[in-house]
Amino acid sequence: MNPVLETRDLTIRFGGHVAVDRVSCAFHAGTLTAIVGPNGAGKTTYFNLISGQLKATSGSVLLEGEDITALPAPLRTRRGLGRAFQLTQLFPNLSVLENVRLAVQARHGGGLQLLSVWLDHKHLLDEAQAVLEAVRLADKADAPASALPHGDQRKLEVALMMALDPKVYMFDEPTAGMSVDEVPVVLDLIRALKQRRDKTILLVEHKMDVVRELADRIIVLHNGQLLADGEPAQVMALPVVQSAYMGTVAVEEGA
Ligand SMILES: Nc1ncnc2c1ncn2[C@@H]1O[C@H](COP(=O)(O)OP(=O)(O)OP(=O)(O)O)[C@@H](O)[C@H]1O
Repeated sequence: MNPVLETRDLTIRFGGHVAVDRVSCAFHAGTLTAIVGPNGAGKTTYFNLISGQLKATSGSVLLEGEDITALPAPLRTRRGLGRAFQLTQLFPNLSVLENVRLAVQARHGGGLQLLSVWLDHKHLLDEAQAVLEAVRLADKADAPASALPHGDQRKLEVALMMALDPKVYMFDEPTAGMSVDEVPVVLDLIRALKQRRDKTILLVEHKMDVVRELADRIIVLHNGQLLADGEPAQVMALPVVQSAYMGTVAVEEGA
């Protein structure tokens, strides 16, 4: 089976610091890959390179076999690369429902314009409402997006990604900052996405219990390099991974 997403020797340098260093990795549909590693390992930077928020120094990103390295982030989104929106990308004064409705509209090819012939289309609103129910935000549908507390903002990010229904879902610590009762909602959604078997899911996550439960595969980044890649039990058992992940023992060069 051809990979949905692939990075080849993907590299970014900030001045003298190589934050992502020749990372080659292929991701397949129906698989949830957790990306782990100590703080500063390059996980978020790797995500930013895949989604187009950062421009690679060298190497490439391929989506369904096509080189998308030169494409800006919005065009990557349009091709099916889903990265959680940041709130700065939303319409903060619009309601939660309207924001999700715009994402649904974008998926249907309407673009992200506010004024559109689709504006009153009931089925877009119904779809948006269904997504909000899935993330348990239906009761906040009419609130301005900017007025949501932190946990709800994170849920809205997930809602927007679901509304776009991309081929590749990229979750960067999706439950960070959530209260204990909010976390299961998001984990249930990721579990449901996994069960669909047609999505390629990438998850950056520090909580190892979450990784163990959800991941089909773990890749470990350390100092920007791919340190390990494989089945969760095997990867987690590697001494070099334990030391790197716990950050307690220096990893030897070339380990
Ligand atoms: N825009 C930037 N300019 C300079 N250095 C950067 C930039 N973005 C990231 N870095 C550096 O790249 C390295 C990797 O950072 P990154 O945030 O990707 O790590 P991470 O694995 O996601 O860490 P964490 O688990 O703490 O979120 C760090 O040393 C960071 O300081």
